[in-house]
Amino acid sequence: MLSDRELHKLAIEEELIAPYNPEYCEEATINLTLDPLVKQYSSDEPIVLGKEVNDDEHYDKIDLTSDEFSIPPKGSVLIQTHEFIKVPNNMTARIYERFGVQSLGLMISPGHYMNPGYRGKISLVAFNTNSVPFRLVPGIKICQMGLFELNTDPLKPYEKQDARYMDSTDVSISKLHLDQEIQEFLKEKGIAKVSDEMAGDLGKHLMSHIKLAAKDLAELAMEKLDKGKI
Ligand SMILES: O=c1ccn([C@H]2C[C@H](O)[C@@H](COP(=O)(O)OP(=O)(O)OP(=O)(O)O)O2)c(=O)[nH]1
Repeated sequence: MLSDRELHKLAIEEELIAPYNPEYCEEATINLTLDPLVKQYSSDEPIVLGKEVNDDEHYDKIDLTSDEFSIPPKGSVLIQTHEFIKVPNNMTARIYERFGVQSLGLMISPGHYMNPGYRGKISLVAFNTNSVPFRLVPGIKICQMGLFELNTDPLKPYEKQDARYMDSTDVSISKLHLDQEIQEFLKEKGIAKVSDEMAGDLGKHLMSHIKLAAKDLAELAMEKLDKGKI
């Protein structure tokens, strides 16, 4: 994990973070602040894993600089950091909660992993674990970021993948439906979206996809074994 010394150097020389306030860099993390833009799931439609969601139909946008907004008890919203981050290709970043925020009952989705080479603001789920409303105030230091250097350079940094969240400045909503296997299913069925009725079929398709992939790999391994390559 990088120390404040290295984080500070990266911030100054490699534009790791913008805007950068050196006072927010401490020991081994940099504190990140709450952006005024928040998104709340406002549709009555039940969520189905793999089904597309979009800003217009499913989310309300809230601007904390003009709207007074509290997360309802046991409710959650999507938030983002005000800072734009550029994770170097040979590093990964992790977001940590701040005890001062967490102990008030606001859980910032823990265990975050920023792909090597990711650029953008960081979107997070904020969950109010309390039984009273939780008022959000923009600019508050909401979480902290640590950086880790990889042992070797990655074969495929984020920009070489589909990089669907790259350069995000808007709060990111799920783009899970873009997963290749789900897109293949849609193409096969000749439909544009997974519907509630289609969820069962999607599940069957994905399970058989897993079995086939495992069989292909096993055959490949056998072939290599025969040729003495293993
Ligand atoms: O809480 C998070 C987690 C990730 N990201 C950004 C940084 C990360 O590099 C990118 C992709 O994250 P992840 O790999 O977890 O998402 P995915 O759903 O697997 O998308 P992809 O297939 O693009 O990797 O989204 C966030 O903004 N917030």
